Order: sequence, then structure tokens, then C-alpha cells
Amino acid sequence: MSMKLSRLGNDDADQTARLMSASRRLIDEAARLFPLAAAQNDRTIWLEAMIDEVPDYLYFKDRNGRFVVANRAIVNDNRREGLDSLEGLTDFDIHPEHVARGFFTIEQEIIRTGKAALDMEELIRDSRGNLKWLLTSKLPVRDAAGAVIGLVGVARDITERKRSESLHLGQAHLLKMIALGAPLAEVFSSLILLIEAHVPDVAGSILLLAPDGRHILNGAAPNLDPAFCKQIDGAEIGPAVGSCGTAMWRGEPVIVSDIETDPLWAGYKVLVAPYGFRACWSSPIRSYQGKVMGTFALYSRLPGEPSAECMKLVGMATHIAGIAIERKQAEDSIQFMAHHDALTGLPNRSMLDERVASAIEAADDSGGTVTLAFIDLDNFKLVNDSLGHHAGDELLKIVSARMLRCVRSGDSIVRLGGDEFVVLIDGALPEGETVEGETVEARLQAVRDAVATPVEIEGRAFQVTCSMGVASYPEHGRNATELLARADAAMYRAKELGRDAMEVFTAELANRAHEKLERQEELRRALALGELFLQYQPQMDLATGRIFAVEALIRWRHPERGLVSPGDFIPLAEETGLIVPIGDWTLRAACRQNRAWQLSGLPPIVVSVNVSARQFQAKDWVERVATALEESGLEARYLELELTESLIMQDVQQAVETMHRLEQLGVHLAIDDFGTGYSSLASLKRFPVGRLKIDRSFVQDLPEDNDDAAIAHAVISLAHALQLRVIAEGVETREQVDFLRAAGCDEIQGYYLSRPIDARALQAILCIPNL
Ligand SMILES: Nc1nc2c(ncn2[C@@H]2O[C@H](COP(=O)(O)O[C@H]3[C@@H](O)[C@H](n4cnc5c(=O)[nH]c(N)nc54)O[C@@H]3COP(=O)(O)O)[C@@H](O)[C@H]2O)c(=O)[nH]1
Repeated sequence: MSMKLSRLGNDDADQTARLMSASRRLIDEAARLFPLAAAQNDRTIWLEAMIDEVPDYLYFKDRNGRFVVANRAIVNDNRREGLDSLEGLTDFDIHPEHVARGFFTIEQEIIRTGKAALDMEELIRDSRGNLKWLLTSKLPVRDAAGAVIGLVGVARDITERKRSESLHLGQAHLLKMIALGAPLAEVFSSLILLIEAHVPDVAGSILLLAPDGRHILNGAAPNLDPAFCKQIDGAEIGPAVGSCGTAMWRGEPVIVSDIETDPLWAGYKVLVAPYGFRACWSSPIRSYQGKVMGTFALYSRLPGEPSAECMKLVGMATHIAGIAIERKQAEDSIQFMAHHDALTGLPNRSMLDERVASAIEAADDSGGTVTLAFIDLDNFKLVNDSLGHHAGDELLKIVSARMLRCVRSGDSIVRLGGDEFVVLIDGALPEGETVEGETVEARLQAVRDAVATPVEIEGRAFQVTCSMGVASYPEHGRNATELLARADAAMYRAKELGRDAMEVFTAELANRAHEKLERQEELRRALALGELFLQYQPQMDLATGRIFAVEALIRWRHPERGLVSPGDFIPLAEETGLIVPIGDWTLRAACRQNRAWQLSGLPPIVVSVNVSARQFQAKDWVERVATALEESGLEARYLELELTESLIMQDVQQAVETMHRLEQLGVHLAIDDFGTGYSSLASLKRFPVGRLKIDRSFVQDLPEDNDDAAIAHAVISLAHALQLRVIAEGVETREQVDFLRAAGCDEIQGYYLSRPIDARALQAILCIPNL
């Protein structure tokens, strides 16, 4: 028995041990007294007086299950009218048949086997109708000869413990439901049922505050009539809108103890009257930050106020409901973010695939068609570069909203990223097919017109057009990927044709797209097979005539097409991202070559390397430069990186930070093609660069062209004012050299000095003292 007792809590074990020892004494006493029981003597009186003081049930039954002795606790809980004692009764007299049968079976087993049954949990209903949990032990009683003559029972009321256990289990179950993402309505129903199981005669309800913060939405009310709930759904909250509408409005609990008389229910009591509810106690459900998200209410058929215990349960319920709602909201917002673009709120690429797939499915069922239009804004970069990202974002939001207004509810506008959008429409363009009385072409034209309507941002008005490429299902592609690729190819064609145009995919475009893919593969192979190599073009100091630097220029020796100029493959490499590995290769090869020249005894020079935006924006770009230097053994001061204005202007802040990190490495920085971009003079002074390179386009018509001459003068004086050196590129003639020297230009590069040549040929030039 001690082993069994050890399974109980300390308190329970002590008490049970105490009761068991009292029972044992009672057993001894009863065995001694039994033959005389009919004529109770004085000793039984004091014995009964003693056991009557014990708050637990204590009784002795004969072999037939008849009570011989029963203490006051069990008698009180099973009192029937006109009955002061249980003596002579059996469980069949005081419990329903099925309950009594259960007790009887166990007791007969104890009597038959002589073995005790310990710590049994039993559920009974007492004479007041209350359900009670008992922890019961029953032990056989033997006479002097060892024969079982009956049994002693000890039972303790453990209803409170069971109640709190079931509450804890219920809470744990609810939290598990929430964690596993069970539907909110199911969580709410379970929560309400849990509270209803612990508060007698109430019906629970959870209402939610709509996202507009003004209206009530049904949450759950498993034991309220759905017709009643329907009447409340959508009601506007306010200072006198029943208990819940008022609790949401006030943001505090509203306890209405009599619906019939309370003014808060004046306009609503007729709704609840048919269901017989007289009291309604409602408490707000709040978010972690305290925002009201709904209410938890209990309806009672009796007028009155809730007990403190009941309000404690309501507090627990509002807390759990709050967690469930917040968890659902977080899940919804993650879900939304995964499928929508954060800036414009439009569906994103992942949603496009789904929508195209279901549009295709619907088209297959109806024998219809689907049109996909790829849109790229034409002058978006200009806005971003000149007015900054904030203005660019504003523009994207305005254009998105306008496009949305041009399409029907069944159509989709998707933002792919940057300034690229997709319009998805049921129906095909080429046949001029009409959807709801309007041709698809007219609808797409409306989108283009909406984009092209002038916009005013930060007090400045401007116009943005778009290039649109269109592909249709089933004519141009069988799935989202194919349709998108073809619409994209058509959009590129529209750009090539001068922008602000709409192009439909054609077989010719299909060939071009195929060719492009092939060229991309060829370029990838070229890098792997070593078909790329570098040429170097010298740069001369005009004051000393010394070749102080060279620009590294990439070349491709194509096995069939011969020498391919970078102008033919760098744009493709940039578009496809291949520029990153190609640029890495160029950087490492240029550093290695420069170090090789130094080791061969030539006077040290700087090697200048072109950098693309994609390379520069790579997170580990500075580390890549450091690695190239380390691997080659070249000192950082013999490397210069040429950055274009447009590259820097894509994100000035980020660019300046990266430039500073490169400067700390000791690398020189120059701005290439100066004058062709849109760098503001104000930001120029923030860039840690050493040189400006005047673009070839301003040099080629010098000295005759007055405009170019003026530009060259302006760039030179600006650079000098900022303590920068100036190099002119594309210098081909003696006249140009003379003009530039007279204008104060520091350095030159161009065919006048030398075309780009390979490393060995350049070595020969470097050996010539001064040009
Ligand atoms: N990201 C990288 N870009 C690179 C790399 N190598 C080259 N490039 C870029 O490709 C563009 C075309 O380059 P290329 O055909 O090599 O033309 C260069 C020179 O050959 C040319 N040049 C030089 N002097 C003259 C001249 O007197 N007349 C004349 N008509 N052309 C001349 O100019 C080009 C150099 O331009 P720049 O870089 O702006 O100094 C070109 O944009 C290259 O930048 C690479 O490795 N990575």
C-alpha cells in the first residue's frame, strides 16, 4: 500500500496514510463489535463520534454491500428526504443503477479475493446534484478466523484537483492547437467549451473586431443559436451596443447582470429574449500591445453577476483567445508577404505562377485563351537616379494603383520586382477577342495610357512610359514560365524599337530568344575553356609623358567567330549575371599580370579594371578585391577600379560606403564615362575617388565642337576644384592632345598613344623611357 501511496502528492499521501490507519483501527473495532452491532453500545457511540469528524467518506459495508457504519460526510452528501443515516442501505438505494452496479462489482471482487482496491478515481453525483470526483480506497475486513466479513471504504473529495487538472489539460490542448495552426474557429469553440465545462449554466461567445475597428464579426459560440449570432454579425460597436459591442467600444469589461433592465441592452434585448438569457458578462480580448481585438462573453439564463472564480476563468480565456488571434494575424501577414510585394501590395512572382496555372486550367475547360503582358517602365531609372529611391518608390506605388484601376476583378497585375510588372488577362490579344465587351488590346492600351499619364512627386511633374511585351496561351506558350519568357522577349523588342511600345511575341522573336540562350551558354563555356583574355591600353601623364597606368580590357577569342569585342558580350553578361564570375576572372588576371610586369623589372604602373554594377553590389565585393590582391601579391596602390556614374547613382549611400572600404584597402578609384550619367555635383564631393575620366563621346569631336570643348573645360575645372585628376579617353589626334593639354587635362588614353594590346606588346612600350 505504501507503494501506491507514494504515487500521490505529499499532502494526499499523508492524509491517506492517516485515514488508512484510522480505517485499520475501525476495521479492528468493527470486527470486534460486529456480532454486537445490532445492539450498539457506548463504545460504538464514541467510535462513530470520532469518525464523524473526518471530512472524508468513511464507511463499513457488509458482504452484501449494505452500509453498517457511515460517517457524517458520506451521509450528508447522500442525504435523501427523511433519511438521517445510510445504515442498512446499499449503493442501489442512493445512486443510479449503473453507478451502484459499478461500485458493487468492485466490492464483490474485494470480498471474493480479499484484496484491497486502492486510489480509485470515481465520479458521483451527490444528493444536491453536484458532480464529485472521489479518490477511493476499499479494504477487506476479516473476522478472527480470517474470513472476509465486509469492507471498509475511505473516499476523499478531489473535485477541485480534478477541475484544475482538466483546466490545465484544456489549456495545454488549446495552446497545442494554436501552435499547430488549427483554424481559429476551432480554437475558439474548444476554448468556449472548456470554460463552459467549468462555469455552470452559461453559454460562451467570442466576437472579433473587424479590421476597420468599427464592426463586430462572429468568432464562435458553439452553444448559442446560430440565428442569434447572425443578427449580431456586422453590428457597429458603440457606447450602448449590448455587452460585447460596448466592451469593444470602451475597451473594458462590461458586466450586465440584467439584460431586461440594463440600458446598454435597450436596443438589443429583443434579440436575446427568445433564448432566455438574462445576464451577459463580456471582457475585451487584447493584443500583446493592448489593442482590442474582440470579446469573450458568457451568457447566463439567471440574472446576476459572475463569481470571482468565473472572472478568473474569463481572464484566462481572453488571454488564450488573444494569443490565438495574434498568431493567426502573424501567420496571415507572413502568408501575405510571401505572395505580395511589400511596396505596392500587388501579388508577386510566386502568386503569378499560381494565377497563370489556374487561368490556363479555366481556359482549357472553356476552350478559351489567356494573355500575359510583361511591362517594364521606360524611364524609371532616371527618376531613381535623379530624385532618389524615395521618389522612385512613390512612382511605383502610383503607377501600380493606376494599372489596377484599368483591369477587371478577374485580371491580375503582378509586380515581378524593380520596375517590372505583369498583366494577366483572360482572352487573347491577336484575334482582337473581346472579354466583357472590350478587346484585350483595348484593356492593355488602357494600362499603357494609365502609366503614361503625367505624375507629380515632390512638387515635380514628369511622365513615365512603358514597354510592353505580350504572349498568349495556348499560341505562344504552355505554362507560366514559357509565357513569361516570351512576353519578356517581346518586351525587349519593344525597348529595341524605341520604347513606349507594345509588341506581341512572334516566331522571329522566338528565334532571337533561342539565339540569346545559346550565346549565354557559349559565354559560360568561354569562361570555363579559357577563351577570354585581356588587352591593355596605356594611359599617359601629359606633364611628364610617362606611361603610368594601363586599362585592362577584356576580349573573347571565339572558336568560330574570331575576336569578339566586349561591347557584344558584356551587356549579355550583365543581363544574365555572368558578369560576376567574368569580372572576378578579369580582376584576378589583371592583378597577376601587373605583378608579373613588376617582377620582370619594369617600372611599377597602375592597372585599371572596369567594374559592373552587379559586381560592385555583391555583398562580398570588397573581400573579392582583397583576395585578388592577396593571391597575386600586387600592392593595392597599383590597382585602380573604374566605376561608372550610373553604377554609383543606383544607391549612392551604399556605393559611398563600399568606396570607403575599398579606399581603406588602398585601392584607387576613378569615375568612368564622366558626363554621361546623372551624378549630382553635390554628391560628387562625397565620393572618395582620385580621377574623373572624360567620356570618349565628348573627346571625339574636339577641338572643333564648341559644346564638347565647353564640357571638357567644365569637367576639368570641376575635377580640379575637387582636387581630382582628369583623364580623357578616346584621344586619337594630335589636335585633341594639344587642346586637352591647354585645357589643363592631366592624363590621356586613346589610339593616339596605342590601341589596346596584349601584355607582351605592352611590355615593349613600358620599356621605352618616356613618350
Ligand atoms: N565590366 C567590364 N567592362 C569592360 C571590360 N572590358 C571592356 N569593358 C567595356 O566594354 C566596352 C567596350 O570596350 P572596348 O571595345 O574594349 O573599348 C574600349 C577601348 O578599346 C575604346 N577606346 C580606347 N581608345 C579609343 C579611341 O581612341 N578611339 C575609340 N573609338 N575607342 C577607343 O574605349 C573603350 C574603353 O572604354 P572605357 O572602359 O569607358 O574606358 C567599354 O564600355 C568597356 O568599359 C571588363 O573587363 N569589364
